[in-house]
Parts: sequence; structure tokens; C-alpha cells
Amino acid sequence: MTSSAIMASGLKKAYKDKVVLDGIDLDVRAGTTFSLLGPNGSGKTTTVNVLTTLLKMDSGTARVAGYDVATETKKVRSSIGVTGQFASVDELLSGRENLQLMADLHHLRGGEGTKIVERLLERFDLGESADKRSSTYSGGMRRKLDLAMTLVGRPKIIFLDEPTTGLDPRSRRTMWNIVRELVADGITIFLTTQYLDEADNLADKIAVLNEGKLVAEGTPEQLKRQIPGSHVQLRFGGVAPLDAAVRVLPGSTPDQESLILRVPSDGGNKSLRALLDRLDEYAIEVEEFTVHLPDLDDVFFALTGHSDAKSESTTEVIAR
Ligand SMILES: Nc1ncnc2c1ncn2[C@@H]1O[C@H](COP(=O)(O)OP(=O)(O)OP(=O)(O)O)[C@@H](O)[C@H]1O
Repeated sequence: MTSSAIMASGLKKAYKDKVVLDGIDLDVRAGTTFSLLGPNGSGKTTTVNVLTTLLKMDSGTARVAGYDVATETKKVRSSIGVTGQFASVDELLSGRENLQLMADLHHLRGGEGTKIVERLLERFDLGESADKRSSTYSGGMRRKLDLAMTLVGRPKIIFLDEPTTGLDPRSRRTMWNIVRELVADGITIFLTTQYLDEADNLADKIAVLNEGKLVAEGTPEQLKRQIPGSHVQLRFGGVAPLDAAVRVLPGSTPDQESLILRVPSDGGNKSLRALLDRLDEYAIEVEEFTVHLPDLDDVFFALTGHSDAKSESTTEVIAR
């Protein structure tokens, strides 16, 4: 049976007269990845701070690992791990020393602590640099060490606050794989991110936060289905083939300046083939053929009116 790892109802938080969270409800199933997606300043970190007991909410209720965040802070804290944008790594210490320090803080004495530290160094591929000062580590290594430090306490729920902001694509992928492994081990992940592709790749469920309110919630597929944006773009070498295509492709929208024709399509093989056959039938030459499937970027834009969330495009360009 799946149960809720995190439940929140009517979370509100304001700084003076600035409302930052305006009645947030959350239900995160145990053993899943939940992503809170939102642009800069939308309230993601504030939500994490409330749920991790670092910040008191003004009103509402929240339970994490079954404990009340307002009255059972110690129990909440012992069930969770938190890694933030500002890692808790002590730069003067080596990777091994940082991990050992965490083992000591969790009272893992002697052999047990050492065993866990060695296992984590190996798991996170930090063995070779284990005895180097962590100030010499790359951004990706530091994030990995930070997460490894969190795991020393064997948390059931991990809050990852923008874990890949500022990382290069390779380090991001490594971090994503680590997150997947943690979930496979039964850990619940609460992930905040500004990256649409990150939420798309990792999350079982996404909630979109905008100006302190949840504006949408669902699986990545459910969110994408809300936006009927799929279409094909055809670029022509001149006005004559563009006009000819408009005549034979009903529902299409031409842009005379860029010589681009936008044709509604579900993007499936069958309809793409039919479209190309029709162009061939009328001997209309196309310079470029692009399939645009709606992605979370479209969803995000439609819901928030912002396009400042970052994503890798899912647009496929087929030059003819
Ligand atoms: N201590 C504070 N005092 C006053 N305003 C604050 C405080 N902390 C946060 N805010 C404001 O609350 C809003 C939400 O901030 P928050 O850090 O939760 O957003 P975020 O979605 O995590 O943004 P980012 O992606 O930039 O980290 C912002 O407008 C921020 O300026």
C-alpha cells in the first residue's frame, strides 16, 4: 500500500505584506519523486523550508513522514535529508572527513560509521578524491558529496532544492541517475527545480508553482496533454511553394515573411507520412520540416505566462 510521505494543506507564508505562499496543498506518495516546478522567486525554497521545519508557516498544516512539522520538529528532522543550493560541505575538510563528521553526528561509532563512509565514497564515485580538500572539488563533485552526507543518516525522505542549478550537462545526468537509484531504494524525493526537462525526466508527479499558488498538478504526461500545441512547421524557398502548400493543407497558417507554414498535426508517423505524400503529390518543394510536440515549456508558458523556466527543446528538425 502506498502512503503519503508529505501532506500539506493550506500552507501560507508572508513576509510583511508580501505573500509568498498563498494556500498550498500537497500530497506526495511514499517512494516517488515529486517535483515542485516554478520560476525564480515563486516560493519553492520557502515551501522546502517550511516542510523541513526551518521556517514557521503562518497558517496551514503539514505532515512529513507522518509527523507534524509544527509540533514534532525533531521527529521530522530525523526522518529527512535536505540538500540545498548552498551545500553544507565544509570546504576545509576532505570528502572523507566531511562524511565522517556526519557519521559522528549520527552517533555511528567505530566500524559502522567507517563502513558507511567508504560505501558512500564508492557509490558516488568520489573514492579517488576522498582525501583531497573539498574546496578543490568541481561543482558536480560537491553536490554529490553533499547528497552523500545527507544519506549518512539514512533518511526516508530527501528534499533536493535545485540540485543541478549551475551544473554542466554531464554532472546533471549523473545527479539524475543518483536520484533514480534513491527512488529505486524506496526513498521519497521532493525536488524543486527551474528546469522543465529535469522535472520531466525524474518526477512521477509535478506541481507548478507560480507567485505562491499551485497552478497545475499531475504527471508530466497529464500536464502536456493540457496543451494542444503539436504541429509541423514547413519552411519554403519562396512565396510560390508556400502559397501552393496553403491551398493543399487545410487549417495551416502561413507566415509570408519567414516563409514558414504551421500545420496542425499529432506528430505521429501516419499523419506525417500523409502530409509529405500530399506535398509530393503536388510537387511542392520543402526546405525544412520540423515536428514540434508540446513540451513542459509550452505547459509552463501557458500556465504561468513566463518562459524563463529552462528546458531542452523536444523539437526535431528534419532537413529535406
Ligand atoms: N526572509 C525573507 N524576507 C523577505 N522576503 C523573502 C524572504 N525569503 C524569501 N523572500 C521572498 O519570497 C519570494 C519567494 O522566495 P523563494 O526563495 O521561496 O523562491 P524560489 O522559488 O525558491 O526562488 P529561486 O528559484 O530564486 O530560489 C521571493 O520573492 C523572495 O524575495
